[in-house]
This record gives sequence, C-alpha cells and structure tokens, in this order.
Amino acid sequence: MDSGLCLVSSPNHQNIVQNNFYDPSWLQKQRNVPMNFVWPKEYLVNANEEFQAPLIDLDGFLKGNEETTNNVAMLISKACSTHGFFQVINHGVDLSLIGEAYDQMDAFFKQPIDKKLIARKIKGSMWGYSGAHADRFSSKLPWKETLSFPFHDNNVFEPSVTNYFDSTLGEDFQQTGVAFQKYCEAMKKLGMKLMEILAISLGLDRFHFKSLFEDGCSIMRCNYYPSCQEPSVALGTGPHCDPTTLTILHQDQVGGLDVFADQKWQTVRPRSDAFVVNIGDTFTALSNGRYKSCLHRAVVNRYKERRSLAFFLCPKEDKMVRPSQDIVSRDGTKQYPDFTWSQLLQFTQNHYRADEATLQNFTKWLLSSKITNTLP
Ligand SMILES: C=C1C[C@]23C[C@H]1CC[C@H]2[C@]1(C)CCC[C@@](C)(C(=O)O)[C@H]1[C@@H]3C(=O)O
Ligand SMILES: O=C(O)CCC(=O)C(=O)O
Ligand SMILES: [Fe+2]
Repeated sequence: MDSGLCLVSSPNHQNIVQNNFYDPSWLQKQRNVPMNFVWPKEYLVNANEEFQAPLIDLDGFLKGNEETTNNVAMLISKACSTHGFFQVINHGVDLSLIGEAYDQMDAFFKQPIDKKLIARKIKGSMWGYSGAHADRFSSKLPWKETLSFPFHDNNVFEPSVTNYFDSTLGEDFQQTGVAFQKYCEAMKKLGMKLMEILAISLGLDRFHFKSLFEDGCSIMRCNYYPSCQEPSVALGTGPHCDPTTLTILHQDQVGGLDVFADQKWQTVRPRSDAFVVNIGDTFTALSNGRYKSCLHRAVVNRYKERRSLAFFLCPKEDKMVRPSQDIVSRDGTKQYPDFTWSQLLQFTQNHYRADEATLQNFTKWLLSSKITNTLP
C-alpha cells in the first residue's frame, strides 16, 4: 500500500508538518503546491459541462402516496441504471440541521492544527481528523482535511456521535456532538427510506434491505477543502467510486463535485435544498451490477474554501452482501462473489486506495485470498 512519511525536511518548513500532518494554513499560502499534492495530467481534465443530475421530489413517497412512489421508483431506476447519481428535494431533513452541521464543522476546522490533532486519526482506525491523508499516502495527496466518525443507532442509551465527540474532544465540542448526532439520525432515517425505494425500484419487497442496514455502522465524514493557489494541478478528492452502499452528500454553495458520465467530467451545481445521492460499489454488488457506482471527484478552488458533508450508509459488517436470488434468476448470472462489508472496508483501508476500479480489484483479491486460504 502507498504509505510513508511526508515530511518536508528544510528547517524553514518546520511549520509544515507535525507528526506527519501538513498544516493547512501553511499549505494554503503556497504559490506552488508541494509535489506530493500534484496529480498526473490524466486526472486533471476539466469539467466543462453541467451534469443534469435527476432531481427527485420525495414528498409524496415519504407521505405514503402510492402513485408518486411508483413514479419516484421509476426515476430512481433510470438514474441508477445509467450513472447512479440523483438529487433529492423535499427529503424531510430540516435545513436548519444542515446549517448547524456546517457551523459546527467550521468551528472544528478553523482551529489551529495542534488543536485539530487532538482528534487525529490513529493508524488502523477509520475515525478522527486527517490532513491530506498524509499519514496513509505519500503521493497524489488530496487537498483536504477530513473529520470522520461512526454512526450506529443500536444503543439508544449511548448515542455513538455524542459519545465520539465527548470522548475525543471533550466539553468544548459537546454541542458539535449533539448537532452531528441529530444530523446522522436524520441521514440514517433518509438512507433507510431510500433503501425502501431502491428495493421497490428493483422489483423487490420494499423492506428487502432493512435487516442488512438497520444495525449497520455508517460513516459520517466532514470534508473541508482549503483554497489552493494552484488548483489546476491538485484535487480535493481524487477520482473514485464509493466502496460503501449509498452516499448522501450535501455540498455548500462553492461547487466542486464532478461526476464522470457520458465519457466526460461534468460539474454538479450545488443546491442548498438538495442532497446528492449516489450508489456505492456495495449496492452495485447487491443489485447484481444493475445499478452503477459512478466515478466522481472533488476539485479545489483558488479563492474559496469548500465544505461537504458525506454520510455513507453501510451494511452490518459481518452480514453477507449478496443479490436477491430473484434478481440473479432474472439476470441469469451472478456478477460478484458474496462478501461482507467488513472485508471490503478492510481492503480499502489496508490494501488498496479506493479509486475507479475498487470493486473489480476487490473481487480479484477476495477470490485469490480464498484460494490461498483453502490451499493445503
Ligand atoms: C470507506 C470509505 C473509504 C473512503 C471513505 C469511505 C467512502 C469513500 C472513500 C474515499 C473518499 C474514496 C477516495 C479516496 C479516499 C482515500 C479519500 O480521498 O478520502 C477514500 C476514503 C478513505 O479510504 O478514507
Ligand atoms: O466533497 C465532495 O463533493 C465529494 C466527496 C466524496 O466524493 C467523498 O467523500 O467520497
Ligand atoms: Fe465519494
């Protein structure tokens, strides 16, 4: 795996990095981005068109209107079979909850680096603060800072997000924990409704996916993209398909999310009242390849910092991810081997940096490790 030290050795650069972390306030001032952050030309092709992400009104479906539900299912089926991206409005999430989440994430990211490092991600863990993933990778570093934490709702007495903030950042971030606990609860609720409509759209029982996801541990990630003086050579998040199941993303008004559809990069215009939803690799496998997990990336900006809130819905870690027998029989062949989310997560955290070919390479890895493990 691509890992290693990213220290810049010149003594004048003491402020660059502490414990292997770049200081974003120093990075932002650089006229030329450090080589570790430069992406090869083929990754940097501009997006010149706007992506017409289907805009789906969830109001009738959420209110239980049968006719609207069938329409929504049709729109979702079309979007997911072609590129896997759509936007939802009238999603039932209070806009003030989204605003509060941005305010709280600003409070965290605006702190000096030494304060942010209190929450730094420990090797092998998914959770915490990461600056450019410099602790994991040594080239093609993403021009971003992230704060990731777990959400699960299987113990009402111990809310996972408030617990995370209390135990990592203490009293100063208690309000942040409360705001994100509420935000994640709303995302999980929306995610479970989207799982219902996805099931309907595939001709399955509407609760087909319920047991796989209700006890799962989802990933909440705050993405903070500092402004960059040389945006044409850097990327905020490199091109990838999400390995997770379903992503519910809110982006601020700056813009920077690009989708690769119709053989070209296209921009997704921000809408404050909408969530961008996309199918991840795990759902591609669950749908036997019918629903696409589409390549996307985040570009950076010379003048403005940008923020996004990504909620990644994930299955219960040790449950088998396999398409319904119904779909496989209708399709005639099964496209992917059975796996657990825990195996795919482990692959992306320890063996392979998620990109456009994660699912394909994971499948190969899984099959070869099975063969190796069964050899006498
Ligand atoms: C399971 C995950 C791995 C990543 C976070 C979630 C879902 C998306 C993945 C990611 C964002 C894809 C691009 C590369 C990555 C390393 C990143 O830039 O953050 C990926 C995440 C990760 O491995 O931490
Ligand atoms: O910030 C964005 O708009 C996209 C981020 C993303 O794709 C991710 O975190 O997986
Ligand atoms: Fe993504």
